[in-house]
Amino acid sequence: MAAQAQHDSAVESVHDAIDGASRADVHDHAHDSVREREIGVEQAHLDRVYRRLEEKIHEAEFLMRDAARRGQVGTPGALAERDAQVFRAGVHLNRLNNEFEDFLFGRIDLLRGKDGKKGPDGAYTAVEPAEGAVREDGTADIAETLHIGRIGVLDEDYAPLVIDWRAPAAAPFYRSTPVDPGRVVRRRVIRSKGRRVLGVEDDLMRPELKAFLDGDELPVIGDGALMAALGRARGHTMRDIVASIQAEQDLVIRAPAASVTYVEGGPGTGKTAVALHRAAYLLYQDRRRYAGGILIVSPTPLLVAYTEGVLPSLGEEGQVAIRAIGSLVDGAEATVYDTPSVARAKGSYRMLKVLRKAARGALEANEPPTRLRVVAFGRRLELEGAELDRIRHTALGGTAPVNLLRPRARKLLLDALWAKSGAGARHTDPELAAELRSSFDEDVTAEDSFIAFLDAWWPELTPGAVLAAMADERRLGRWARRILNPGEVRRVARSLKRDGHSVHDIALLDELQAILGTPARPRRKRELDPLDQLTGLEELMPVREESQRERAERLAQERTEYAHVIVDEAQDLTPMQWRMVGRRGRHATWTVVGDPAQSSWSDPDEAAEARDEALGSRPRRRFELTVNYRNPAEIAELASKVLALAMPGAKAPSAVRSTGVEPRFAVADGGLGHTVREEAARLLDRVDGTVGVVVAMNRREEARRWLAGLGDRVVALGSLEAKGLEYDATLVVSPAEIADESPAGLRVLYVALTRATQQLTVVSGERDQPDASGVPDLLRD
Ligand SMILES: Nc1ncnc2c1ncn2[C@@H]1O[C@H](COP(=O)(O)OP(=O)(O)OP(=O)(O)O)[C@@H](O)[C@H]1O
Repeated sequence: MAAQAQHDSAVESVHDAIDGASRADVHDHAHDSVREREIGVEQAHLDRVYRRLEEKIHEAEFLMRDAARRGQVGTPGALAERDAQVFRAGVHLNRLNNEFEDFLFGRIDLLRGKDGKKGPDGAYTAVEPAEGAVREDGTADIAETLHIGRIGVLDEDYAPLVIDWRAPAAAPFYRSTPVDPGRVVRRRVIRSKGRRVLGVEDDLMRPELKAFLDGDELPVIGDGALMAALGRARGHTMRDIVASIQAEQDLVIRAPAASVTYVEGGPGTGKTAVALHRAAYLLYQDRRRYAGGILIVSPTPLLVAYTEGVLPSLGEEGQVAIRAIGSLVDGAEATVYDTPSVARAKGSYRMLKVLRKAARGALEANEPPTRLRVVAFGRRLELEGAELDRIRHTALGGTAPVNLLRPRARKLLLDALWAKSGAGARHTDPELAAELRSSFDEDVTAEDSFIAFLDAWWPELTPGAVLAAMADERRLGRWARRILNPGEVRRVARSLKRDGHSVHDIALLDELQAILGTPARPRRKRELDPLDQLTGLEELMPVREESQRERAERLAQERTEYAHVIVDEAQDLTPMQWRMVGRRGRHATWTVVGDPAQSSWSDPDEAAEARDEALGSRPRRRFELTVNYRNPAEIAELASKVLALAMPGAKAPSAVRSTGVEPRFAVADGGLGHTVREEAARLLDRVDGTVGVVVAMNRREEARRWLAGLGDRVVALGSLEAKGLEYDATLVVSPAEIADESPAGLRVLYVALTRATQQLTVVSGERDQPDASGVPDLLRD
């Protein structure tokens, strides 16, 4: 009930915002000159901001030159402060010149607040208007105007010229709605390019008020920014949404980072966008804490590429790693997809047992030697078959990772040889016996035959080698007895024979790394530091601590754990993938976003169990996003028919806009390829941006050939690759084929049908049993 109420109110507030803007539109007709004037007002402000930044840059440059001239004077603190200032100014200039087209993007005009306190960003902190801020006759004065941008800029008196979008004072820009406006009277989105303001769009939060700014009535321009943003054509990369983040999204972005922030929402509700903006917000809010790094786990390399530009556009890059689930393990990159049945076996918890057996079994995979012969103390000593097996068995009785058990095995071999030599029995003096034993060990271990034996009998295993050993069906059958059925063994073994790793193999490699362990390597000798020699420090401090910089570099290279982990499309992670991701955030806080209705994993209960294990007992804060910003109502309605089949009872998010264009149905009478090409060309004519053609996974190559020569605005995708992406128009090819691909096929089809921002065409083949209007069986009422 509560969730329903929350949902209704979020939809209402978006619609109210839209209505408010259209009401504002009435004022706006034939007021082009007002628009021009308002653009001029914002241009003047932007000019001031740039002038201020230039001043800061000059200051910084002066400081830099000055510092160079004077050499190392001043206290270390002052020098550090100077460096920091030079650095900050440089970063700002660089960003302004190179990256931010719309550096300044928002403005709010506020009523007088309840108290007069100013926050650290120079703005008043009150959220609610003071009593009497609105006069009895319904008029009011604007008491404060704040400009919002990608970074904050203060004027020479420390008054805010631009507030960073992540600062608390900027929150009303996102949170205010006509239902709950707080102090905000007008919210303005400013569109600019370089140093030029191109346009403004206003939303009126208190349309009932007659508000004055410096004695003049507050003008309101345009149709509202959200609709303008949603209607724009899509390119090959996602844009940030800083200028139009909605209230329910803002709550997630700014949620305190304690423990786990858990977000569910249907297609197009902005989960990916929110996840990215949250990363930027967390860094802004506590940069020191997140110096440990933020990891964003994305389902596919395509989605990584699509979203990669968003964080730099928000001014963040270095601390955030966006990685596809198939490239989380360094040095391994998944290039192929497994068939659904193989993926299902590899992703399931059952695989854990198989891997544990395989890791131990792989020690013997390459026909290890069956006899150890050494000469020690002038005698020939031998260990054979049963003795060696017993030693291996005892060594493997330990719980440590297999590679770390090697020293134990080595010790057991030496014990056995020592016993055989009978030398221990000849000396009763324990000190003498110990000495003798140690020289015995030295003798034996220096022998080439012993070293060669140990390497062959207990080789140091790599995850890749174990996985390769599992490609042998007979062997895998042994290791997977009573865990996988014979059909699964055959298919998994066959899949491992192929070149290149699959997406699901990556989680197995990571698990194997944990099972095998990495033996300690002797530390590389540090190169001598001339300064140490000069001062003789080397002698005083034989074990030199790493410098802070060295440590930072080493951690960056070795980083496998993060301070915050964000999982996008979390519904798709298999249990084995949850284990892999969990290992990277053992001490982290988490943001997990997903939609169960879009899950391509066949056993959601098993995945939920694995997720809970990865997240541990950390408390969770749950959020729900309820408004679909991507699909027009016409497409959302068609998709909801599949949702009803895929997850009966699940509620689809409400679409915020409609285009009046109904989905189109085409039947492939003259060959699938021909119809797909024709329909794709038709869509290319109708939209300015991208067209995505979604086919069943095994038709990907074929579809690429069908579309050859149509240009780079159109792309062919397998159903699983469409995750998270969006296109101006989508062509879904044979819903039945996609639905029949796997046990989760209907949910995958739901994903395919929800990718379009403007137009959707569905092409049916025979299997789809289209009716007279071409509507396939699965999409009929
Ligand atoms: N507040 C907003 N202002 C403007 N555009 C928005 C807003 N919220 C979301 N969008 C846009 O809506 C589209 C869908 O967003 P996003 O891909 O983040 O949704 P999602 O919930 O991850 O979808 P899916 O589950 O289907 O992958 C994107 O183009 C995004 O930019």
